[in-house]
Amino acid sequence: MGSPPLPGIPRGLDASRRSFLIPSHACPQGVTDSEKRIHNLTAENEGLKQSLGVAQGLLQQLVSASAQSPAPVAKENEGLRARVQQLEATLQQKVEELMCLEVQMDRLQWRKEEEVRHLDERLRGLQLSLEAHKNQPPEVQISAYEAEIAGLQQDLVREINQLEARKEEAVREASRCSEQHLQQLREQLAGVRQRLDALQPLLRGMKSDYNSLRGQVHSFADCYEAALGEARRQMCSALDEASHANHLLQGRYQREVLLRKKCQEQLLELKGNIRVLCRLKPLTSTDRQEGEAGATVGADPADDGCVTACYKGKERTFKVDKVFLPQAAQEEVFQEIEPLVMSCLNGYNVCIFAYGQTGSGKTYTMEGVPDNPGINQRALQALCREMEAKEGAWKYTVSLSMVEIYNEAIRDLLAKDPQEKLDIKLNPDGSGQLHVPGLTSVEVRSFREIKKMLSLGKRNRVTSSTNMNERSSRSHALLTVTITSTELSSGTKVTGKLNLVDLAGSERVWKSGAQGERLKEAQNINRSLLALGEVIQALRAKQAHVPFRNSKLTYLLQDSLGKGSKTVMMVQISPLEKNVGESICSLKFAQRVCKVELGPASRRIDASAQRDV
Ligand SMILES: Nc1ncnc2c1ncn2[C@@H]1O[C@H](COP(=O)(O)OP(=O)(O)OP(=O)(O)O)[C@@H](O)[C@H]1O
Repeated sequence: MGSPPLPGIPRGLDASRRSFLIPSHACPQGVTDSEKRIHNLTAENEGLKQSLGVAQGLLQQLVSASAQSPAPVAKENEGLRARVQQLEATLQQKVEELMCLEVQMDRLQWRKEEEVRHLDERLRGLQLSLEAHKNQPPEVQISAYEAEIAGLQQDLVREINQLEARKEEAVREASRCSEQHLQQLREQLAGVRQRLDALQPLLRGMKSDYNSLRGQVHSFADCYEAALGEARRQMCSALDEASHANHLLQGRYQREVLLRKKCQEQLLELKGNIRVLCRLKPLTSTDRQEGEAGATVGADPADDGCVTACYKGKERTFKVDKVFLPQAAQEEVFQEIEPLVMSCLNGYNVCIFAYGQTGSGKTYTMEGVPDNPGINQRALQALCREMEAKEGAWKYTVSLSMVEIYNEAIRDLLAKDPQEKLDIKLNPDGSGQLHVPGLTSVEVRSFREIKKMLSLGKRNRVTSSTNMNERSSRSHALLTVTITSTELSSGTKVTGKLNLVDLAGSERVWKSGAQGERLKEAQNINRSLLALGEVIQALRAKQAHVPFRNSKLTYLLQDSLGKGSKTVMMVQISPLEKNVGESICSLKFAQRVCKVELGPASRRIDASAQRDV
């Protein structure tokens, strides 16, 4: 009872402590000592209950205050709460015991009262008998009464003593129990207090930690905001600088592109206008499945204009303008010829043809595959883009025709009846130009329309198989795009023609094992390719007469192969060892063409338009 008050919670506990000290004079007058003690114990018990209630309340506060505390304190609190619950249970048990004692005492009281009543009755009976014995001599009567009363008094005293002894015993027992219980409660309360005392500084420490952490978080957020702002500012200025630099670079790049185009044009003018490119086909998965060995033909890594082929143990070297390695992409190939293609818009006639044996990749280079188009589509797309870009300053008319030369007969691939054979005639307008009467020439306005026409032409193309390549194309396919460009400011009109030719296989006929109709096809193909070679020879030799009319192919290509035109020949080379003989033939042809100088190309300017200007 002499322990100091719990810091922070003195009032509740003091009140409870005061209630333990209820003085004995607070008991009603005339009660026995035992009753007084019971009364005091009950009061003390009540006081303890109250203090326990207060302690619980405080504990509750502490629990809620330390709700955000870390785990160890929460655990400690949990322990304390369990302890208090345990104390409550013990207290409850003791209260029940006390109640039992009270019931016992009530029962004793009742018995005592019964005894008294019984004695009163007996006294009354005796008084009655005394009345009845009044007639007896008074001395006898008195002594008899006295003896009886003395006996009764003794009985009564004995009985009262017994009851007193029992009561004393019960009270002693109750008091002993209560003392023990009280002692336990005091000890437990002291333990709780100690724990609370120990928890207080911990809680205070945690609070100050929490506050300092909060402060740190606030200051960190400020620092972070400031750093972020600074970083943003730096990034913005770096971006501005980069975009400015980018702008400058773009300008320079545009100038360089123009310069490059101009240089290429000049280079072509200087070199003559025939370029021979060579594309080495990669080994396809089919070739690998068939166990074909490759790499009989290769390129010189130090010189991109040099092809080497090993044949019968001898290595031969061929010179061309450029070699595309097997891994070259379609776009890379197109980029090389793009300036030539674009010169169509300036009134130049351009012819690009793919030459090589069956299966060497001619169709792949010209048409390409659906997800990787070749020169034809890329060229038309680039032209469309350029025309769109120049819209407003120039007006363009684009027409498209597609023919196939099969067995020296020209067929219109865009006609309703593609089987009809057409002929080549001189234009009756006296311009000296050739034309094919009846040939469908479709005016197209968009790349979408062009693509539609290309797929129609492809469908109509005659293909048949040989024993060398199932998909072998046995005809020459010629796609001609005629573009008339009118400069709106001056009215100058120029017409350029782009011929894109996928030649039939160049292999020597005896090797294909053809017979009958196939033999005739192969002979015609060889004849027209031979004629192409002769035309090129004549051009190289600057002969007055160039035999364009020796085949339908050369006749048709006359204006694209002759003087003032730009020509690209893409020689396709198979990598397979079994094809090395054909590869050497193709490379010889390429070398022959490469030596031809066509002289500076010339623009075709519409004379009447010039007159108008
Ligand atoms: N550079 C390449 N990259 C990937 N595959 C190619 C390449 N060149 C050709 N091929 C493939 O090789 C096969 C034969 O090519 P392609 O049909 O183009 O030969 P071709 O010379 O046109 O034959 P033909 O004379 O019969 O028309 C095709 O499956 C084609 O896709």
